[in-house]
Amino acid sequence: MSQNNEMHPRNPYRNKPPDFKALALEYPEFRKFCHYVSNGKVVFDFREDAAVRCLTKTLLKKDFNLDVILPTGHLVPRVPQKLNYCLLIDDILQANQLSKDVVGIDIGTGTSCIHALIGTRQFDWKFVATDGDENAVRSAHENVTRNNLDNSICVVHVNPTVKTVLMDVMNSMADREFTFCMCNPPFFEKWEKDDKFCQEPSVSNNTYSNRIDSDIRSAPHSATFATSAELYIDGGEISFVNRIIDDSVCLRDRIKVYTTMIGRKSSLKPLQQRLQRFGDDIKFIVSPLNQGKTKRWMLAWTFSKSISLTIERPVSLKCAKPGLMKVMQEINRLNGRVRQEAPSVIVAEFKSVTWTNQRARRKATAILLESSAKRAKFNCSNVACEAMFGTGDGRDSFTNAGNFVSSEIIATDVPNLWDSSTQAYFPLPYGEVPRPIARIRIHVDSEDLSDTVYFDLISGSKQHLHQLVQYLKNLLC
Ligand SMILES: C[S@@+](CC[C@H](N)C(=O)[O-])C[C@H]1O[C@@H](n2cnc3c(N)ncnc32)[C@H](O)[C@@H]1O
Repeated sequence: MSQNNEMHPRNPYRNKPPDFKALALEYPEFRKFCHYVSNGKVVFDFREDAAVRCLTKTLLKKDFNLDVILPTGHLVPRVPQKLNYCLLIDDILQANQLSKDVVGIDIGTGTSCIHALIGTRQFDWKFVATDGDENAVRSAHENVTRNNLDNSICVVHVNPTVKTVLMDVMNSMADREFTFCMCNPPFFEKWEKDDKFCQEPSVSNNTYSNRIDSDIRSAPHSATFATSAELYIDGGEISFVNRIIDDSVCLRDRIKVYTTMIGRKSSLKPLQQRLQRFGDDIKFIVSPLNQGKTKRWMLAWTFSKSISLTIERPVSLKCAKPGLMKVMQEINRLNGRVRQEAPSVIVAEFKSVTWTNQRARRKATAILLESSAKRAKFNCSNVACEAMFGTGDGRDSFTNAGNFVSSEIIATDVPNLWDSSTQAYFPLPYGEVPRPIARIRIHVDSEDLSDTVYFDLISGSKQHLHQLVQYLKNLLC
């Protein structure tokens, strides 16, 4: 099942796959891989390696003004997923006021140098990009130079046979501190690579593809060609990430936020258990990185006590246009007060929670509206109520000397059981005005066919916010 609606909220490819027809019209090279079918639609064959390669090059050109070479026989990065990863890192940096003068390390940058190129173009980050493969370093360097990014990205060859991943490059820059590191490690163990991939001698002796003949496996939905260094490492991704964790224990705050992509769900548990062993010294988080039919994860950790890795995302709903207007109408119905802050931003304030227990409220209203003859059977009900009037000198207690205004005792049908209705004042400290129970900033992002409305809690309880959005979803979506 496609997971495009689970992409990062700021990812422009979220719910908006590339328009193949428009790309075919604009880019003649891309057009070669498109076929028109009878209904006028354009069909693109993801099972053809050259087509996937051309799609990535075209998207990088169109959406990031990047002109890249992607040598045949090497891994082709998927642009929406790479942008997702960068956006998750950007979330952490923004939340911790670390977005200025950002310098990152891209471990295993590959022939494309994709993370560093997107990070530089989109977020103005600077990079040291490393790789253990000389061909990858050469090609990555070429991509940096042809986009005039030599002042922002430095590509470094590292020795892939040493046990550490970060130490050599960090030792060679002993006076430098880095904002973050990122990595897309080789996923497989050697035996898994042999199981899942076959050699493609027509390309090179070191090229493998997932076009493997098998009775038990269905044909891949997208072609993957890659070299052995891109595909596997002794011990698979768990061992590679464990090497980064080991390095991080030595380097600690020299890199503020350590991150890596994880390709397999089964790797998450052992890696988290490893990080857990360091107790309070390390904070870590796992965030999903979903794109298309592929599920990946980002594992991030830090030694810094002042850095928070938890990202609060605005809660959102998608509805027909005009989304903001519809939400405003419902808020008015819920007795909320709305103030316009900008053309597509409002702030809503609620003095009480009116969106919960809607069914019970409707039932109670219906009972009240019924004729009194019918209502008679409901006129005596038992309501449990616990009221805390504070502690201290007794003046605010439930007595005539306290601050309650009236108290009514109502007899019930049950002997020795009374209902009590009490009205009381809770005075505020001098000069303080009553605060709304919830204040929410609401803004709308307009798309072609629908609107996405985002809800950001300014003050109040998160639970109330989620209940309100669920209530609005039930009505509007
Ligand atoms: C899965 S590929 C990722 C390429 C690119 N970053 C991407 O996401 O498309 C893994 C890369 O890690 C490189 N690599 C393997 N061992 C390494 C090491 N010890 N240090 C740096 N890079 C290494 C490989 O040469 C390969 O280019």
